[in-house]
Amino acid sequence: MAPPKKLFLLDSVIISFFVNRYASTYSLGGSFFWTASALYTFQLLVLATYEIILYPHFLSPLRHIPTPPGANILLGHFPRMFREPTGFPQREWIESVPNDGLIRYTTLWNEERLLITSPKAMAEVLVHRNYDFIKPIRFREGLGRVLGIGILLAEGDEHKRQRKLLMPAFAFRHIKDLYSVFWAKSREMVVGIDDSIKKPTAPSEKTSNVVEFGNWASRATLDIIGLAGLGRDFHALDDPDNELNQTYRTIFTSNRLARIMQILGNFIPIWFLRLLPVKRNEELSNAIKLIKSTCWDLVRTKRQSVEKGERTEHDILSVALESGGFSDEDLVNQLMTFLAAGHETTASALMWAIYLLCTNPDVQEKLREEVRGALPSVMDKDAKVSSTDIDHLAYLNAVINETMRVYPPVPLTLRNTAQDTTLLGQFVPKDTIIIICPWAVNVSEKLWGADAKVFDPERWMGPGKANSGGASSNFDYLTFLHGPRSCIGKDFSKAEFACLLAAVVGHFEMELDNPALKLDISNGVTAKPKGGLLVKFKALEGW
Ligand code: HEM
Repeated sequence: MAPPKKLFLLDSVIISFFVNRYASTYSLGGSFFWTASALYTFQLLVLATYEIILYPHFLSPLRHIPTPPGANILLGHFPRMFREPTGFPQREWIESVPNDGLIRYTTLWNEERLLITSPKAMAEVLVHRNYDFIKPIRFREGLGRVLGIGILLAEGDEHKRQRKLLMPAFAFRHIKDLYSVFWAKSREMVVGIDDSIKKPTAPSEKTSNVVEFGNWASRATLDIIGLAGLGRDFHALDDPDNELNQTYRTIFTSNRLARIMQILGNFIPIWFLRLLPVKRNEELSNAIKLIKSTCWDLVRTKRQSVEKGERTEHDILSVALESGGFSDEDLVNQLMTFLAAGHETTASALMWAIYLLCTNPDVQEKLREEVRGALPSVMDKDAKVSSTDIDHLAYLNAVINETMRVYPPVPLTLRNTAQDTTLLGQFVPKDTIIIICPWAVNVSEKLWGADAKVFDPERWMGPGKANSGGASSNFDYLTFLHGPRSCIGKDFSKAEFACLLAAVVGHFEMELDNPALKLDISNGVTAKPKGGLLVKFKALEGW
């Protein structure tokens, strides 16, 4: 382990003091300051040479693990990772670098990363020894401000405690009662899109049937997590400029400056970065203020109604509050987590589904037939849709599983080794960053066969395939991860996704506004079409 830089400063000061006092001929220009500075700089240079050149190239115990070609001698594979969307290089390496479950690559200044590629390695990290592989501290410091320090960032026994208290809110017996909310909001979204393509929004505007679908998806999922998760309707679907929705879009849309700040965070203390007078810092601190005050308001209102003895609902907030295990501040943090984790992820899944249906019109047609044949029209205000109605739609479920296989909304996540450990028998030192990459594993040809990258919902059809897609292990599909830290909202999100998609595809025929446009993918925490998704909508009669 490298000595702390503070120690260098201290020994430079002490040595310089004695040199100036007792051996001044060796002092730089007779100055205490210059002697100390030179000593400090020299030690930093030695350290940098060790960390950037000697250790990764000649000493690291990980150096013999298969490594992709093309690394820069100082910057490792970083230039490629900076150019391409998150998960893209890993998606290529998992095929091109022969490996037995581990691939090593390096990022800026040759810092090592270990990409896990085999089900056995995934089982070790995610299930058998999951608390040995913790979330990196940078995650907590960076994302914690927006996501809240709640269940997503808790570790060890504290994580177990929080998960146990929150699980009842996500039990299927409870989720099944939320389908009516999911369907009502799906209806609201379809009616809203229908109105927007019929009526121009301003007198000067021509009617257009081209809609930026990402904004609708985001507003619908925000309303759903608000109503079904936290007991409040944010009415984002009523208002394209809804402040909370815009706030989350700002946070989760990564621009060049945001990426540069993210990278700088690897070298410069985060507290210092936050002081820089750049627009991104201002945007983030305004966003966090609004999100926090919304969450405080939700907690206070709910606490008051509990104290008045009013009947509480079974939304996540009520369950968490009634558990008695969280202070108001903890609850605010949990709400921040649920709002962020449960909103943009499902919205991005829905965007990908619409993109894939536009580029695969035969799948769109087949799905529409199934939906129209089994569900009441989304335009029928009084129609009820139950969990059984939705869960019995085999093709709908195949389409959503396949969409999230090919384009998992969370492309990549990180762990950090809490102590020296082993992985597949390989020694891995403390503080090594482990990369779990659904974007790569979900379409690995080794795991899924030669057609792994092809979008084909049929692979989820047929006996025994509805839950596996024909894959031989659970760990071939990492969209929600697995084990004690898997997504707690998986059933919630799959149910809302199914309702939203069924309602849209049942009512509209869709095609891309510009099919020739090359798909660009945003480089944020969630992967989605960059700049939104422009789709031509045509309302179809009869449903
Ligand atoms: C398609 C939609 C979704 C996807 C793809 C998704 C994916 C994920 C992934 C990959 C993780 C693990 C992150 C990590 O540990 O590094 C996670 C965790 C989590 N998700 Fe989701 N998620 C989705 C929807 C939701 C929803 C709707 C909610 C809430 C209602 C939610 C709440 C959470 C929470 C609280 C965690 C942390 C669990 C823990 O650490 O115990 N997610 N999600």
